[in-house]
Amino acid sequence: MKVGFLGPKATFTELAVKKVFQGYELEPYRTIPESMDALVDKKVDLAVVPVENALEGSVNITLDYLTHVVQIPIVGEITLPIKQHLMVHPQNMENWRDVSVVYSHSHAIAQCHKFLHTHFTGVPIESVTSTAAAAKMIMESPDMRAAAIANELAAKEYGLAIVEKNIHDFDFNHTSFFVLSEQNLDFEAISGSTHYKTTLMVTLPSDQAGALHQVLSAFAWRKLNLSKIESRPMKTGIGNYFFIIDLEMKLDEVLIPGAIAELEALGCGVKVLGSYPSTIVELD
Ligand SMILES: O=C(O)C(=O)C[C@]1(C(=O)O)C=C[C@@H](O)C=C1
Repeated sequence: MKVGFLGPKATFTELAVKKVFQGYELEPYRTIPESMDALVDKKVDLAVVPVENALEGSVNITLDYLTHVVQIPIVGEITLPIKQHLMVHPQNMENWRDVSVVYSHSHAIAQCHKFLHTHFTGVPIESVTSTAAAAKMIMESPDMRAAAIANELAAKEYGLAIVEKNIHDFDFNHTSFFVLSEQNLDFEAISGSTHYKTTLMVTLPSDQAGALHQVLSAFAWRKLNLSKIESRPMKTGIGNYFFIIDLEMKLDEVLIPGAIAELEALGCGVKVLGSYPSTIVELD
């Protein structure tokens, strides 16, 4: 079995993959959409993609690609603690405070806003395809006098020196990753988790007063626990949004199908994006 993920080596996504998929063949891709395309093109059996961070919220490209471009079921979720470190090429270790640019993934940059604002006022902060891509770039160009925000594994992998540890602005920094697959993967057996979530995509009938209230009531009176409701643009016009709703349970035969039938009777469109075990892993 081959797992596609956001590369290069030593991204947070690879850390999440390695925690759960031991002994699988790993295939890094340059971007999140490229990882998902590889799955559609059957170059890999699974793709693991970041979906939500506790400090910065949803990874929009993942949600948008999954709802607008590809049709792949979510078969699992992995949540990983995230520790961001500032690193430089060893030759710039002494004068790291004078770097002329800081590179990282946009989500990692967002998780360290306070730190960057305080210590690198006026210094350009550039976003690249992943934290590990930033680390690799700095290893390849020592004369650039740049720093990267990435994880400890990336510092080791690319021979960089960590000069400030744990620079994320809030202690509780976790990111969740979706496991996507067309195959009937038994993620419960692989992860050992029996905690299930079901993710729905819901579009509302246009111009109907109180439609969202009615949607929520369909879940509320059945005592279905929602852990997330997120709106994303339909990309058809200003003010046109659909909703992504997470339910804290496995797709059953009565309650969730009943709620879906009620929503459809209201004129909503409903698609089940997946019903899957969700696991939390620890760093070594
Ligand atoms: O750049 C990486 O290392 C990634 O795996 C991507 C990503 C993300 O998209 O949120 C994953 C976890 C962290 O929140 C920061 C970056």
